[in-house]
Amino acid sequence: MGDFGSNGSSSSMSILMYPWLAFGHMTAFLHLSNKLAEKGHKILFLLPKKALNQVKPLNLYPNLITFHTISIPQVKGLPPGAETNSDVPFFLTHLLAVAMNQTRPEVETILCTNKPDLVFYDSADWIPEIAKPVGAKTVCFNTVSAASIALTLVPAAERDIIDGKEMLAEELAKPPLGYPSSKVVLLAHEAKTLSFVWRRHEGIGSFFDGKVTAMRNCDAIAIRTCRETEGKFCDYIGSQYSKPVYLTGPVLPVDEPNKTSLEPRWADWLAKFKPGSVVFCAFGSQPVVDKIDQFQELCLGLEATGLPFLVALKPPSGVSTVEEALPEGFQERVRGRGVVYGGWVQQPLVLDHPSVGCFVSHCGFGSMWESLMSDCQMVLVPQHGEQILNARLMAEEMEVAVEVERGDNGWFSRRSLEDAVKSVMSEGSEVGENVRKNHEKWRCVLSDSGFADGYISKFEQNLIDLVKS
Ligand SMILES: C[C@@H]1O[C@@H](OC[C@H]2O[C@@H](Oc3cc4c(O)cc(O)cc4[o+]c3-c3ccc(O)c(O)c3)[C@H](O)[C@@H](O)[C@@H]2O)[C@H](O)[C@H](O)[C@H]1O
Ligand SMILES: O=c1ccn([C@@H]2O[C@H](COP(=O)(O)OP(=O)(O)O[C@H]3OC[C@@H](O)[C@H](O)[C@H]3O)[C@@H](O)[C@H]2O)c(=O)[nH]1
Repeated sequence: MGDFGSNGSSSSMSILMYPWLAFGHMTAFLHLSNKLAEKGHKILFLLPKKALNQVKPLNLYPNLITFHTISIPQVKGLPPGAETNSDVPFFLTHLLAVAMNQTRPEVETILCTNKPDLVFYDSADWIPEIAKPVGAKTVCFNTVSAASIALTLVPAAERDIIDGKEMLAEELAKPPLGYPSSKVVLLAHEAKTLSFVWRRHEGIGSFFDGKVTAMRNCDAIAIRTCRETEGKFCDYIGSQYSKPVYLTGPVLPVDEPNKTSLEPRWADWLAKFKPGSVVFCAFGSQPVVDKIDQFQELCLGLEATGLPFLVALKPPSGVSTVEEALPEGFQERVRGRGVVYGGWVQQPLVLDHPSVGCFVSHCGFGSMWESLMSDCQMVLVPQHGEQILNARLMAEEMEVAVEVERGDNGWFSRRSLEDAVKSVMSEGSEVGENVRKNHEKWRCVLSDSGFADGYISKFEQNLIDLVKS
């Protein structure tokens, strides 16, 4: 099998990874790279320059995982210097996809020079066209839930779009024929967040076209999930594409004896509070809460719980710092028990801190796995289609979390957030006890020493067979 140089093992594979330019995706690809490097495989990881410093500390095998930075071209309409989804407002994401497409010549050169056995990608749907000539097999590795792919990104979900005409919410909410769940679905007002899936953009077509092409043309589809939580969705995707679907399992870093520790400023601050009493709130790596009013409802809802809280959120649209967006008098009222921080915190380590007892999450798929592995109570405030589906999976199917209630306009109130947090944190709450019990059962299954390893070993074997085929 191929090799980037020589790592001395004849059965080791050389793998090139090129994830979508978003931290949630890059992090998931890197966790998987660590698992494969642990088995002796060599990885060349492509990423934008700006992402390197943030992602580098997660590399547990620097001798086997090499980063290669890619220049992300400036595309008209994108903020100057934008390289990742964190730099781009949600409604401009398609332009970042255009920029990623323009990296094709550079990636082609890297492929020709390195001739890997395998290429992993998710968004760059042209990878199979440039990988085949160098003899590499391709794996479309999906870091989002199988449910969200099954609902919108399978051939049966194709829609006849009349150019320029937006689909009605009722139309968007209809699951494709054969979709295997009646619980993991969207209400009409929630389905409006899916309109981007079929909307056409000049030069790149629609999100749907890109994802279906990516999954049609690869040699195998892979998903960061497990049969125990999403088996029926994986089977449906496999039948829609008539090709193997490999599952990696949760792919989370295990506790390393010398892993980095939580920044002292947070460790010290959290240590002031009783075990299990602090509410931690984070909404992933991308700008999420767009509206200043919703940002303020969130702050006021946490204030109203009376509990200590740590919020790590990007500022909403229209302001450049979180401080500017805080409600009047908020900082004075919560001083000593509540912090709203606009930067990056080490989420897995915060969740692991003994004082933290509740996680208010947007339910990105990475956060979903991290929260399932933690012993925190979970309150879900999903913002977009995929996160709403993940939330349904957690709240309705697995019954491990409580989702915040929203009005018909899709907005949540400070009261609904306060109620949701209290329902899981108040002693003697029936809802709280039920989700705690179910969460504990799932945590035991997922954190069993053989569980994740079993998935990775099977996944590795799938890859070896694919390369040999
Ligand atoms: C092209 C522009 O993309 C839009 O970006 C949205 C975000 O997409 C995330 O990925 C998915 C989202 C959803 C979803 O919201 C609902 C669904 O039913 C399915 C998905 O699937 C995916 C997805 C699936 C498979 C895969 O391999 C992926 O890489 C993604 C993504 O995580 C996030 O980074 C994007 O910001 C944007 O709204 C814009 O308007 C579109 O034009
Ligand atoms: O302050 C922060 C914020 C986020 N994070 C980490 O960043 C990652 C965020 O990933 P999530 O998947 O939860 O959320 P994102 O919104 O960033 O990701 C997006 O792309 C990847 C998909 O799987 C998600 O479903 C989608 O929402 C998590 O691993 C989280 O631990 C931090 O470590 N600190």
